[in-house]
Amino acid sequence: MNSHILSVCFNSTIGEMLAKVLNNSFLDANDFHSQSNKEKMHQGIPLSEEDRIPWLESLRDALRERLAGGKTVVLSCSSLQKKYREILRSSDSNFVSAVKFVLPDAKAEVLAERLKKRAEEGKHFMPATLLQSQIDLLQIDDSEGTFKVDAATLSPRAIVNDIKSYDFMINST
Ligand SMILES: Nc1ncnc2c1ncn2[C@@H]1O[C@H](COP(=O)(O)OP(=O)(O)OP(=O)(O)O)[C@@H](O)[C@H]1O
Ligand SMILES: O=C(O)[C@H](O)[C@@H](O)[C@H](O)[C@H](O)CO
Repeated sequence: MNSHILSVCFNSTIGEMLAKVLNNSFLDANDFHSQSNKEKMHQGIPLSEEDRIPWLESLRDALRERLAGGKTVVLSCSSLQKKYREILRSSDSNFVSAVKFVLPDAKAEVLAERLKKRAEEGKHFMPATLLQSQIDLLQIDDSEGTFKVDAATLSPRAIVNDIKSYDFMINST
């Protein structure tokens, strides 16, 4: 089995469920944020590039360690920009194929509704007001081969099944 990293942009619900189904370990990028990053987001201030880079580098190191140990990992991480994804990709010393990205895709209104509900339940440090700044940064480059899955209408279970049946899963297990 080739070890690989699956980075599920934008969604820890899906990432956690996928990791369970695949019997892999799961990392939530939010757990790697510094306290000051979390406080900043909690106050509704978008992170800057300077805030993000050390966070992404710590994720890269965590992925590298697991890859070196032959482990397959599911990571949920916003990884909004291609240059951020490149940092995660660099966890693979061959810099080519170990890190795969999945984008659970949904319109801003759908995401806003979900985040509003989540914020009302007090379950997360990030307020729904930051969503637009995240969407503004989101960069999808078709040449990267990111797997998009419909996250607007499908249930988390159906999304996980879709990801599982995708080609790169078949090739990498
Ligand atoms: N496919 C789905 N259908 C319905 N609700 C969903 C779906 N996926 C996620 N949700 C709900 O949307 C909310 C946001 O999801 P989640 O916390 O997984 O997002 P996230 O992208 O990891 O957020 P963040 O990056 O801010 O931590 C949660 O309340 C979750 O239950
Ligand atoms: O890059 C960023 O702006 C942040 O790190 C966010 O993406 C958070 O990790 C997450 O989405 C919070 O819930």
